[in-house]
Amino acid sequence: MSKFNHSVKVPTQYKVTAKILKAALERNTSIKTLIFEEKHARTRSLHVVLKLYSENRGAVDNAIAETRLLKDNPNLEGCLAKVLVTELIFGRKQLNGDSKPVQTVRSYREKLQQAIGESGYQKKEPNPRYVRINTNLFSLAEALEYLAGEDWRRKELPTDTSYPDFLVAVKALEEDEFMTDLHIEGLLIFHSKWGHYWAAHDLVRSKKLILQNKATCFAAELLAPPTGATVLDMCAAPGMKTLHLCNVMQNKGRIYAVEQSKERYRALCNITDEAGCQIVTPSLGDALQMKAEDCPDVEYILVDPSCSGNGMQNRISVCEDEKDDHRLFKLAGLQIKILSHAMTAFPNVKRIAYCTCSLWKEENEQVVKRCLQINPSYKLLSCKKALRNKWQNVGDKEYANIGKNCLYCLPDSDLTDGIFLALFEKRNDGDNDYY
Ligand SMILES: C[S@@+](CC[C@H](N)C(=O)[O-])C[C@H]1O[C@@H](n2cnc3c(N)ncnc32)[C@H](O)[C@@H]1O
Repeated sequence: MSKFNHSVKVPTQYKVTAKILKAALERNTSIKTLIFEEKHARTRSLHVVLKLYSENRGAVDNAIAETRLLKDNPNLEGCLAKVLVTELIFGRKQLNGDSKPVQTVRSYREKLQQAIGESGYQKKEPNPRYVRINTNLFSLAEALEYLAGEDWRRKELPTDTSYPDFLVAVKALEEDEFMTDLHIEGLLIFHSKWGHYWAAHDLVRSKKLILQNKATCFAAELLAPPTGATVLDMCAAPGMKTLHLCNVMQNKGRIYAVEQSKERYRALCNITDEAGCQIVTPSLGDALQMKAEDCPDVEYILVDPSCSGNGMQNRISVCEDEKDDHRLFKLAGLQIKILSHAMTAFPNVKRIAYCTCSLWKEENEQVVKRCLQINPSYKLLSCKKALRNKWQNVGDKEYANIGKNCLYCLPDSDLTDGIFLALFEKRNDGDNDYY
């Protein structure tokens, strides 16, 4: 007689997680969309297990193969096995219930651990937690006083610290320490361990502190509109960079923030309102239809269009990030249209920042190259110089006069999300170094 009691059901949570994983693998659909559609499950725990699987995919798949878990148990469904092994080895380290699949995976615990140990697998240390001060509602002095009162220790570096030394110091942050960033004013850096702590913190809920990855702060930092300027944010929702622009401008001047998606527009209105932005005028519409008279005297423009997003570290990805040429071609077409519109439709523009959270050249250097060809009245400024040369990763040098001026943030070396940024300036008459 079988030692398993077949009447014991697999817990719904495991079944639903395996169903989502299967759909994501077979249909190459976004895990976040699939979780969002799953109305009846506890989505937080689905998210945790799938994120753990995406982070440890190589180790889980390898251990399943090495231990012959699926080969020797042909009735065990593959995606359910991946979910159970992830939970047992990398998650809660225990499994609920006594269903047959659960008992089978449990009985392989030692073999699975051994296979992972022998493969030399090392878990990648997550990047630090970045927390930005929303100066509309809270000052640096108030934040430092609060942190000192909570026994956080500030790790200070000499003012002439090089970028490599700064990165070494960030990697060595102790759990009770924090630092201020080398490039972005008002950005605090904590040990990765405090990700959930800050996500649930009252100061974050009240929008005095904003959870914003360092990489996404470069857009407002490098566009640098002065206090009192007029700015157009062409692809604004959910509004993280709009809010940062507002902080850079000390909440003085005017920001026109355009968003075409109704739902995301609502988020933009809520965030900018709750975060105390007094100078933001949100509008629902297509940035390509914006005319100069809709936003008079615009001098600075941010173009942060939809992109493939493969630089984002909080994405849950369960397949290789395969390049989808057709999708990239379509995205790049829209990106060129929006950036070109920014360059032609607004006569008083001085500077434009273009950014994506993609690491594909098709959405980055190639878009910049095409827009400069179409709009020779603009030139690139060097992002690295704007950061006092305290930066390493720039664009591809194969794109002459373009690559070296653009900036990349790369997750492994800069300890941030992956982004690309290019900064354009309107040429003065007589300026003639064409690309
Ligand atoms: C990468 S997200 C912007 C993120 C935002 N800047 C932030 O920091 O929170 C791109 C946004 O652009 C919007 N979008 C795309 N094409 C647009 C268009 N033609 N006009 C207005 N918004 C557009 C998308 O709906 C999406 O919300």
